[in-house]
Amino acid sequence: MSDEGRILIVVSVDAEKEAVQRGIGDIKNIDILTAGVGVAKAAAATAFKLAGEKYKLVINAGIAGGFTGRAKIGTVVLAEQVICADLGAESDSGFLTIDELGFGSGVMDVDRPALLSVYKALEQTELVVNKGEILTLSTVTGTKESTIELMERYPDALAEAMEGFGVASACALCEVPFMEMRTISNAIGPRDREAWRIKEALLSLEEASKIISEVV
Ligand SMILES: O=C(O)c1cccc(C(=O)CC[C@H]2O[C@@H](n3cnc4c(=O)[nH]cnc43)[C@H](O)[C@@H]2O)c1
Repeated sequence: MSDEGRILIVVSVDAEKEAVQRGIGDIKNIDILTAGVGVAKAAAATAFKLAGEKYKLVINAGIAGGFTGRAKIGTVVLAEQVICADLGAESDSGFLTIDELGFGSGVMDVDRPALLSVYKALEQTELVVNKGEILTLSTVTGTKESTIELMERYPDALAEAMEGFGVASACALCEVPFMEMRTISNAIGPRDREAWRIKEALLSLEEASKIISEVV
């Protein structure tokens, strides 16, 4: 990526903003936007920001749930694709995606050069980094049944969060390159808030954010 232009990092909550801020330090060409939780707030806040300012890249960053056996707590996941996994219709023969219904697509691509440059830089750190699909869901998965259903429907998905597809949609509309970077705070499965390792995930987010200004 060029040296010119600003980068926008979109997070959901203040704790994520503070972690990213600690990581990037006092860098002038990076803005952090706290958009709120969920796909609608993420899309609206990102689109509003992009309507008023020019950015060379938008990164949706934050914590996420990881699928067991695919993404461990404390590790970093970079999206190769972002999939809105609950956008569609239920049917007797299973979930029908918005693509299958013929109303557009629930799958968004990321900016490949930005993804690869962040991935290569993170590989040089102590952090464990993986790239793959990240699901966007409006409801945090919290039962064994829905976890199995999602893992079967998306065998290549590593993680789930609640905003990526919204940020990606705003970026597509405004023709700004997009990527998603998440650190894993919890295993996706039966709800157990006590088992969430938010501190560990925020520390990884801080570490991972250090490389952003160097590589993009
Ligand atoms: O309670 C806290 O101290 C705290 C600090 C930082 C962040 C949080 C959040 O709850 C952030 C919500 C945010 O996290 C994503 N997330 C994390 N795990 C999952 C998951 O298993 N499934 C879906 N989303 C997840 C999500 O993007 C939310 O916006 C709390």
